Amino acid sequence: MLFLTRESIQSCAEVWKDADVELPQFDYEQVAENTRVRPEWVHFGAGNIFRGFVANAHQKLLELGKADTGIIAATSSDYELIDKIYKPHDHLTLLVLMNASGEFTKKVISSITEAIMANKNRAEDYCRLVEIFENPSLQMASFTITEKGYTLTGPDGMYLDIVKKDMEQGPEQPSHSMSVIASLAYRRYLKGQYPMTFVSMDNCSHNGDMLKNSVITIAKAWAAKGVVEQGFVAYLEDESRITFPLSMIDKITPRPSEVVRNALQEQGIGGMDILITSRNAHTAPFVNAEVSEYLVIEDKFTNGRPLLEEAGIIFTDRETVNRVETMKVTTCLNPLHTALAVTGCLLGYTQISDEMQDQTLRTLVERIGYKEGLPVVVDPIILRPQQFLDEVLQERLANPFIPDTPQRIATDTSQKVGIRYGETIKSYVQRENLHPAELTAIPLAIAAWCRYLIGVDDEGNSFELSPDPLMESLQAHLQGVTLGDSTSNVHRILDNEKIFGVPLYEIGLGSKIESYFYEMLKGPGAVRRTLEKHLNEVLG
Ligand SMILES: NC(=O)c1ccc[n+]([C@@H]2O[C@H](COP(=O)([O-])OP(=O)(O)OC[C@H]3O[C@@H](n4cnc5c(N)ncnc54)[C@H](O)[C@@H]3O)[C@@H](O)[C@H]2O)c1
Ligand SMILES: O=P(O)(O)OC[C@@H](O)[C@@H](O)[C@H](O)[C@H](O)CO
Repeated sequence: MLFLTRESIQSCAEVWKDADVELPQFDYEQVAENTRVRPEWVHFGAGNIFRGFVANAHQKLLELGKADTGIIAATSSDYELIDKIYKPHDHLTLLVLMNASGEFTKKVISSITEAIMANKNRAEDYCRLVEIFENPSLQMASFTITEKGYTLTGPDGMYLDIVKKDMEQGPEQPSHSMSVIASLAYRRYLKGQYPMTFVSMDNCSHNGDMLKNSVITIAKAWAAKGVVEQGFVAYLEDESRITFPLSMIDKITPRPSEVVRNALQEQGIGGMDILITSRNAHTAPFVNAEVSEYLVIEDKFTNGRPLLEEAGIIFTDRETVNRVETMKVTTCLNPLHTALAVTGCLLGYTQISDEMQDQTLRTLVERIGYKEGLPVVVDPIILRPQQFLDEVLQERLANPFIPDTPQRIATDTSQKVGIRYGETIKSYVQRENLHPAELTAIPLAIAAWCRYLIGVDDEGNSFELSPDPLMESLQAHLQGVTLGDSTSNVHRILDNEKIFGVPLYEIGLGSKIESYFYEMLKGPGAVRRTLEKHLNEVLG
């Protein structure tokens, strides 16, 4: 049985090839040494999308001879990911791509040369990270740390306790990921005010701006306390030295699946067990993903950048990235995903492609995409919205070989509903020819999320909710609510503009969503009946 290590891919190269695994084609030892001396790229959030997409793109450059340093993977929150997955496999990943005919393409990703805990309690790792940030060679830090990784405030708009503590304690003891970044940037500032670029690759609207705001907020708090030099904030705001480009990343990268693990085992590749860490990361020595992928980045780098265009990554101007990102995150993919996530959990689904066989759910997401989203999308030209949406609905979501689950996508929904629906709703408020009252599918999806929060499915059985940083406060508003109830504090959730990005009641949507919610609460089967009834009404 093969076990993924550097020694194995060298000494058993032919056996790996016989198992149809593509092996890396570059001088790893030289690249690792170059990276040690001359680090250029650190990535925070060493999870599945990073390993399955970003690290693969960089490997293509290494193989083309267009890059000669690797990526340093860092995580501030999950020791187990590094200790139990990265280290035993020498930072290698087995990438498994599934096409629509069910064939696997397997490839070993070897472009990650170091894996570091970005945490002061891991002194040796942290020293290395500081050394990297103090090195003039560093070009960029990129991020896939999930939407909540950037958030400094809670639902009440007040700073989280961890953030307050970080602001109080200064750059020496950072805990929140944004304070860790601010602290590392301060070391770079002190060492020589060297330029570099911070690239968020998370699914947040205007992700670069969000990262910039959070890091600068921390820096300003430290400057106000006098614990950092005054010039530090100016350094972060000086676009000739530090930039925070926007980006849009797209590749459906599900949690590792047992079906894939078993298939690998049958093909003679062992040691591929799936680990769910105590921080709820679902991880394995392999990453399973779809074939389609798009990464579009605002070309605004101050200290050089890898030639990722050679690996299919698109670099363009800010406005174009903004349009592509708005198209994907707020209209053509992620809103559909969130709707399938919450309705899927309520209707007992465990695979997204199965939901696409359900006529009601298919109609729901087609309506969100084609009828409610498309009219407000500004065409980015480099990717055409109609074509993109067709591919999402007809090929990507429907691909039965992509083991994606509504339960994965339902994670952290409170952090995402504002971005995924709020932006479209805003457009309906702002445009003269549109009115929020015309929306049906988006309000149904929001009502389904509120109904989901009760933790009882459409048959009346309780189910496990996916983790969400606001779960406790959200559920407090629905405490004791059971099927058949016609009153609750659901309006307190819907009234929270921090969650939805829009004042739902003021614009006339709050009551509509509330009424859908109570219809869905009427009893067993009511979720499906409510969806069918209102979707049939709009279909005429
Ligand atoms: N998986 C996908 O299909 C996909 C596609 C496009 C974009 N993305 C973006 O990438 C993000 C990560 O997706 P993934 O599939 O890699 O998830 P993952 O769970 O495999 O990895 C997430 C990483 O983020 C870190 N993290 C989690 N919470 C954090 C916090 N509060 N602060 C700092 N780090 C934190 C974890 O330690 C882990 O390394 C998504 O939230 C999304 O914004 C994912
Ligand atoms: O990763 P999240 O939590 O922002 O959202 C879950 C999915 O919608 C997302 O991961 C998609 O798979 C991805 O955005 C496709 O590119």
